[in-house]
This record gives sequence, C-alpha cells and structure tokens, in this order.
Amino acid sequence: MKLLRFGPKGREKPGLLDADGGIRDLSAHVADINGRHLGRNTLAELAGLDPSRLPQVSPDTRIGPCVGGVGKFICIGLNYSDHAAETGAEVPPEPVIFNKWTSAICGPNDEVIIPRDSRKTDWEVELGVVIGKTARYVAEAGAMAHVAGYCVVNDVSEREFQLERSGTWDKGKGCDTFGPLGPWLVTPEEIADPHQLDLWLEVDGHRYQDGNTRTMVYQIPFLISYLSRFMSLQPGDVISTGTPPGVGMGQKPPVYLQPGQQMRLSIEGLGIQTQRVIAEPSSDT
Ligand SMILES: O=C(O)C/C=C\CC(=O)C(=O)O
Repeated sequence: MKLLRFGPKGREKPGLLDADGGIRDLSAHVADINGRHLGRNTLAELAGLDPSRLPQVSPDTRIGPCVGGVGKFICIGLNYSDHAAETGAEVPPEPVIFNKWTSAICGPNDEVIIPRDSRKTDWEVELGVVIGKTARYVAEAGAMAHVAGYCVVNDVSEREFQLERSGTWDKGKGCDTFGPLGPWLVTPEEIADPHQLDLWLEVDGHRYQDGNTRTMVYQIPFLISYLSRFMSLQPGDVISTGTPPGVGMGQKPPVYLQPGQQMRLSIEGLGIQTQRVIAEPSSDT
C-alpha cells in the first residue's frame, strides 16, 4: 500500500495511491497519516479498503510530506562506506546520529530554499524508515516489526553550516525545506528487501548519485535496535538511513546547488521527488 498526504501546506488530507497511479481520498477512514494511525491494525484496515470506491483526487493536487506530525527526524551519517571515503571521513565504528528539525520537513515536490548566507547547499538521497510501533531496547531480531513503511528523503545539507561553524552537524541539516519526505509511505509488504533498492539523484538532469541500499554499513534492524538504546522510537518518527556517494561536496571540484536548479531523486518502489531550488528572499527584518 502506498499512503500519502495531499492538499495545501499544513492542511493535508490522507490518501492512497490506486493501482492506476491515481490519488484516492482516505479522509472518511482515517484522520491523517501520522503516528496515531500507523499501527498494524489501522494499516490492515486501510489495506482492506477497495481503492476504486474511494473518492478520486485531482492529479494536480500538491503532495505533502508522507507522514504528518513527525516527532523525531533522526539521521544516520556516513552510513555508506564509499560516501564516507568521498568526504574524506572514516567509516564510523558506531553509527553517527544527528537530527533534522521537524520544521525542515516539506513535501516531495516543494521548493527547496537555499538559506541566507549559504554558499554550500548540497543534496543527499536517502531511504527513510517510518516507525509504526514504539521501540525501546528492542533486539535486532524483532526490530522490523516496528516499521510502518519506507519513503524517499532528501537530506539537504549546508556544508559550511554543518562542518565549518563549530559544534554538531545539526546547524547545516535542519534549515527550513531541508527535509522533503515522500511522495509515498510504502508499507513493508510492498518492499521485498529494503537492503536491495536502487537509489539515485540528479541535478538538472545530471546524475550525481547512483547507488543501492545494499552498500549501507549499518542496516535497518541494527539501526532501530541501536537507536532504541538511546531514546524511545515512537510511531511517526522518521529515521533517514544515510546516503550513497555522489554528493556535491564529494565532486572534484565540489559542486553546490544554485537558485533555479532542479533536483530529481528516487528510490526503487518508493516514487520520485522533484524540487526546484530557490534563494531565500533577502530582507532587513
Ligand atoms: O566530512 C565529514 O565529516 C562528513 C561530511 C558529510 C557526511 C554527511 O553529511 C552525511 O549525512 O553522511
């Protein structure tokens, strides 16, 4: 099942994708696609609906982030060995964890804003894992039972803010619009193996990233188990699992996003995101 949220920013409604790629309105059956409604029972009820009997939604409708009310947006750094190499970093002996502020979350096709004073805004296609059931001190063996589904994430990153402005990476990771999510939250029965998915990202048609989730260093069951030792993972939390090589800072010479450019990115079975890059309007306020 491919769940989604559609409509104007902040007023998204729940929907699903039918077999023909059309959007259907789920409002009569669930209040939202968020942590309150990602349990196995709710997902089973939604899966039991006949999509052809649900109201159709105009294909021109804006698609919002595929999960609403995200509590935590946790990211894993340097989780592909070849990406670590291109940034000049070692593969970390334990996962690197950082945050994206939830105010960074936007729809998969919304504009991405280059923040004021930015010179190094970069891209990162990543597999997002959405939690459906609270996980606290879970074992790897049972970790996948806590997954509600998967989605595409663009871990947009400002490298100077991240790496040259002191402290943690978070300053460069959580700017507004730096977290496009979606288009769809794809439930686990549709993804035979989340560690065998092609993922790619293009800027203005040039393919910079072209990888496969099989080369992740720390895989999803380990990550859920590991994170659950430091925090409780709650329904609706998103874990972004790291990026393969081909980011802008890894090019020789480095390449960064400019206003007017377009990013396209995708993960096998999880849909495509398309974002136009714009500059933050300058203002004296
Ligand atoms: O140079 C470093 O230490 C790390 C640079 C980029 C890694 C990153 O942002 C990631 O998400 O991975």
